[in-house]
Amino acid sequence: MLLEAKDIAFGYKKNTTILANFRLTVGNHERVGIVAPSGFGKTTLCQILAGYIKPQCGQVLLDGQDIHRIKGYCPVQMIWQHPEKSVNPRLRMKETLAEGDELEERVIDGLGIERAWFDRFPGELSGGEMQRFCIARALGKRTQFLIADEISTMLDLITQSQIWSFLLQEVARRNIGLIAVTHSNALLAHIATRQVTLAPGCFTTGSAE
Ligand SMILES: Nc1ncnc2c1ncn2[C@@H]1O[C@H](COP(=O)(O)OP(=O)(O)OP(=O)(O)O)[C@@H](O)[C@H]1O
Repeated sequence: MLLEAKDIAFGYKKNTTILANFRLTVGNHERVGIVAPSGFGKTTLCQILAGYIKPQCGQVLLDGQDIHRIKGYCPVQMIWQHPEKSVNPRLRMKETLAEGDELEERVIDGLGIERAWFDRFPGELSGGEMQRFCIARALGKRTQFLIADEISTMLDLITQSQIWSFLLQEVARRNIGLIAVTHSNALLAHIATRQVTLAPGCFTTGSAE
């Protein structure tokens, strides 16, 4: 299975370019780290790869199919940096989980989610607890690629280590391709099989090995 970004160009405003001629190919056995200073377009790229934003030029293809033509559950799932911005505050956590695909109990347990949290609203959980739900929601049975945008920035080191240890096991077990953004070189060295560096406005290529 391949996720490909083909000649992507994007800018939020006319005459501004955040991404130009961006190419990336990621296989489902890979864990790719995306590296760049703040404001260079990492989150924007994540949103394009996960199909949230349509590029002005180019395409994102999942095994040759345009991601915007996929009907139903999208096998490319994104986990956002700020969990509170990616959950509906009016939904109980069990309803937030139900927004994703069918989920194995193993995922809930592996992420240390307590069943007592299911009936709470997002405002009744800590940021780290909420992020565990967001990660679980992205790990439904049909997920084939996971885009993780600075997902552990708000966690203490022990929790960060528990969550990444589970995530690495899970992606290996299910052959899920991982694309991860982080500012931590230590974390990148631990999780990524290769790194892609973004430069302003005109970007790097990468290919599945
Ligand atoms: N919805 C938006 N509308 C207009 N401009 C935006 C929007 N989202 C982001 N930008 C701008 O696009 C540029 C890239 O933002 P992006 O969030 O992708 O960068 P980033 O590399 O992820 O940054 P950071 O490391 O700080 O999270 C920034 O200059 C930002 O201000």
